Amino acid sequence: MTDTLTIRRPDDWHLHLRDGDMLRAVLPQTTAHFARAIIMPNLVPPVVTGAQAAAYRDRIMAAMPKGADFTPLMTLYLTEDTDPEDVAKAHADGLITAVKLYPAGATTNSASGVSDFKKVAKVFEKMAEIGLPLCTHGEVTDPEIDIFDREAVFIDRVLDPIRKTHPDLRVIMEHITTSDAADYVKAGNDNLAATITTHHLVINRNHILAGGIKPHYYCLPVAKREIHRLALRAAATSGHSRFFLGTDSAPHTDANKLLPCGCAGCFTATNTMSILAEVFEQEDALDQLEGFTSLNGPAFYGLPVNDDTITLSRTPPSYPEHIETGDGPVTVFDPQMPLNWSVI
Ligand SMILES: NC(=O)N[C@@H](CC(=O)O)C(=O)O
Ligand SMILES: [Zn+2]
Ligand SMILES: [Zn+2]
Repeated sequence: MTDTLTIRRPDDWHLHLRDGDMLRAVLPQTTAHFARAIIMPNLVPPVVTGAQAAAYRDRIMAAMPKGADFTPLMTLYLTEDTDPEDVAKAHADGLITAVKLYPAGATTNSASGVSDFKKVAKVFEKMAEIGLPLCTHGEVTDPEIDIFDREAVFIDRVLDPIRKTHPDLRVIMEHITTSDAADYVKAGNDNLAATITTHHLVINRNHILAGGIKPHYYCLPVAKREIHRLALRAAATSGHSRFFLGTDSAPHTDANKLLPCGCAGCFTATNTMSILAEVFEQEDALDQLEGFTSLNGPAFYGLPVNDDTITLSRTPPSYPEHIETGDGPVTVFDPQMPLNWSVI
């Protein structure tokens, strides 16, 4: 039995750091293990221009814990008014690594997102031309569509038409939750990839709804049936290079989670590597962990892998149940299983 595992330092290809006090509280949880992260732009107000991305990056750098060696990879929040030239300039200046598409109303702070996808065709054209990837929150918002079907319907109604119109556009389907999405990625070409979160490898919809409602497991896209969780586990541990880690670690205070209309998001930055080691060992795939966390993401984004390494050892991790922030406590995701691996 292996008792230590050394892998290239991982990256997180989908992360919410927020701003202000929350940023200062959660950033060290990520920099402890990760070298880089794609930083989501769904602040209030959202990060829509190159200038706003530069200012947000400065705030992240100012909040950096001492001694941390961490690079935030910035994104722009796509709106129907986004100027293709501003996007191209932010990319040419090395300021942004991707553009993020939120269908308007699909998730936390997505009100300024896109309703009419034809209105952003010029931005997609420019992105395809310059090789700038599009990250998608892949859910339709049509109230007629059942919330458990919104990802699969997004693929048919929105994503596949966009990819047919813009075949050179590079797309990352963020936080996939269904076998439909995993199959679509596998059937796709080298311009298509997906991130998978830690929590969607652990929970299915029963964890949220059976035996009492569990607001801390509520996130978007919402966790689906067990067959989908198993499909995600198979995809993540398969060694397929177009699946990689995007934790979607999304801090909300307990006060905002535990409400009659609570916020969506699971906070996993603290214990993600321990949980993933457990999941990959359960799947007899510890040898695939490095690909998922540290190699496949850089390969898709055309970035070098990290030079240094981290080592995990077979020691139960210790971490707090919640972290304190200036806005109140944020509960750390509870995987409801013993964890046997720690980053040392
Ligand atoms: N995943 C979530 O449930 N919430 C995210 C938004 C998102 O990634 O959709 C958040 O910003 O809180
Ligand atoms: Zn999302
Ligand atoms: Zn997210």
